[in-house]
Amino acid sequence: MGRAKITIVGAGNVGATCAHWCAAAELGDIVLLDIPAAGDMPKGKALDLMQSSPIMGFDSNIVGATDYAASANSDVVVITAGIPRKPGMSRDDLLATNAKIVGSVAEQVKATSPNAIVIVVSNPLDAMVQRALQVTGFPPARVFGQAGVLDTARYRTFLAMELGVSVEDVSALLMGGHGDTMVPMPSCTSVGGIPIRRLLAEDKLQAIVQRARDGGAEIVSLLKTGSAYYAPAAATAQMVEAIVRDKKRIIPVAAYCDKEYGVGGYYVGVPAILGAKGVEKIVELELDPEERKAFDHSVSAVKSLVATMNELMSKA
Ligand SMILES: NC(=O)c1ccc[n+]([C@@H]2O[C@H](COP(=O)([O-])OP(=O)(O)OC[C@H]3O[C@@H](n4cnc5c(N)ncnc54)[C@H](O)[C@@H]3O)[C@@H](O)[C@H]2O)c1
Ligand SMILES: O=C(O)C[C@H](O)C(=O)O
Repeated sequence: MGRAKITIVGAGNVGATCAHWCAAAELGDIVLLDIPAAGDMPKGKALDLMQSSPIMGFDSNIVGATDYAASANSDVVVITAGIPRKPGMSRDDLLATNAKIVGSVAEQVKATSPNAIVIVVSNPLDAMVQRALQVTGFPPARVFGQAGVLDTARYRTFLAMELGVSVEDVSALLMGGHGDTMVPMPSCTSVGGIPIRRLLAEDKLQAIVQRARDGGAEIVSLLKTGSAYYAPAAATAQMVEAIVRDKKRIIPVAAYCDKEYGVGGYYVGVPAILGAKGVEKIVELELDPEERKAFDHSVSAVKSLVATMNELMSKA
């Protein structure tokens, strides 16, 4: 791909911060898009970001818009449109509102950027990616979601904090849906090449696993007005980079799994190779019985959420 055109739909906390990380890494030219009711806000954020470029030394053109004409023929579209949760809410409580929003965004993306690779970020993530797939009709390799890079980053951060080591040396994997049932994988976690269970007692490891699962809620309870955005936006920018630079990274992606892992046509977090074509391969691991049970439990939570969404959408 030459100089990539990246549209970020939703110029709120996650969207604007994602534009920031993408611009700073010179991943391409960026269109920051929001609804007409947002007025000049996307233009203001885009211009502000542009004015940081001489200081930070990046050459990305960033424009704000409320009209999809500006985003026509994007190579990558990131969907962050939708409401975030507040304390006391689960991500699933956002289903009815965000399914409508993501559906309407997906219609516009289909009409204006028919060849784009679409990364969905809006919550509840796994159902929202399914909605984007249903509405765009794009091949599943071009429609997927960001969750696992973030959840794994949280898990890696907590491990590095506990061990007092560099986060760069903590390598890990987390699978399953982006909900309370997500599955951190100690069997695929190592620090400087050393399996985690050789470094950390089981009770400490399990406490970190649980903190990673609750990582989103922990930030919500601290912020009080919305949910996390720095780490989610950085995670999304890493996925954009893998695509526009054709990096072939193996990272956890909310990818469409049919035969893979026996999921049967739903989005769920799995390790995948991400490159210029989108999800180029889903990596199938043999899961140990405990991980398999946790993964299956997580997949059933995704399935029942999608069933609720389909019912809601059929009545809309
Ligand atoms: N997958 C993840 O890991 C992850 C992480 C963080 C947040 N999220 C989700 O991302 C979403 C956005 O979070 P946020 O903190 O940026 O919220 P926010 O309220 O700061 O921003 C959301 C933006 O979406 C815009 N919007 C609403 N409807 C739209 C439409 N139809 N078209 C275009 N834009 C529209 C709003 O005007 C607003 O500017 C939430 O659903 C949140 O739960 C997901
Ligand atoms: O927790 C949330 O609602 C936002 C996001 O999914 C997160 O994990 O930070």
